[in-house]
Amino acid sequence: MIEIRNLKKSFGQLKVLQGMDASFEKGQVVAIIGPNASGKTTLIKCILGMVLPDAGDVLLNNERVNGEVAYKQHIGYMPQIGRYPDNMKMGQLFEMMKDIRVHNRPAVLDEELIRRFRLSAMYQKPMSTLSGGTRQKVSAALAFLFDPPVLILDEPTAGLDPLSAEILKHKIIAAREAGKLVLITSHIMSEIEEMADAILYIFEGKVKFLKTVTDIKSEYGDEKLGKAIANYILQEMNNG
Ligand SMILES: Nc1ncnc2c1ncn2[C@@H]1O[C@H](COP(=O)(O)OP(=O)(O)OP(=O)(O)O)[C@@H](O)[C@H]1O
Repeated sequence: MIEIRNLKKSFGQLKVLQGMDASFEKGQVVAIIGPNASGKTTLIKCILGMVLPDAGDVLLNNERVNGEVAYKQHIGYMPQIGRYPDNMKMGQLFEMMKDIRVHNRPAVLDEELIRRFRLSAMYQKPMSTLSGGTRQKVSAALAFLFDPPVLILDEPTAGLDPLSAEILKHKIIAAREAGKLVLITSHIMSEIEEMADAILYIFEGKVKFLKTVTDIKSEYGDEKLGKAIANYILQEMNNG
């Protein structure tokens, strides 16, 4: 469904993506993991066309989408930190997003997260006055709003209270069941274990592996995903 081929991106002297290849099929939750500053968000932004790669291709359903605009309507994106116009009220933001989309193409709306997070009770609040967690809820609700076949969620549960995190995890699993492709980044192994079918591990600008959770556990000898990945990293350090 989504494929990246030989993706490269530098910021000045800093080589962040150094030739990455991977492909992701629908009906999967894939967790992108790696150390801080290893390039997870940069990879996501290249897939979204928000960062232009220096080399390589991004393909959606076998078609190159580098730099195009139209394919973005197939992807719901939840950024790590959502930035919204300060003076706009939350209700206005949702209405504006719906207007833009419906104007372009009739859309199926999925307002489940607006309901479950009880966001409409806060529609009169200016975006600048919202708490960090509430902002996250708005970002999540917007990502799912147009029922896209692909969701890209950058640390989706960071800053959410436990109940809200459960609601979002449930939504992510339901999206997978509905045949969508979900790419998430997270540093919380227990959470990845609950949701992910496969792990893309990136390190120093390269894809170290893209494997199913089941294979990782059996290959790296632990029932717990976090320990299995730690075993892999230690093994690599000893080999290197
Ligand atoms: N626009 C930019 N200009 C310059 N450097 C950038 C830019 N965007 C990212 N970087 C750098 O690229 C590297 C990778 O950043 P990125 O945000 O992709 O990491 P990450 O793996 O998502 O990190 P984290 O786990 O901390 O969220 C970092 O060193 C970052 O400072």
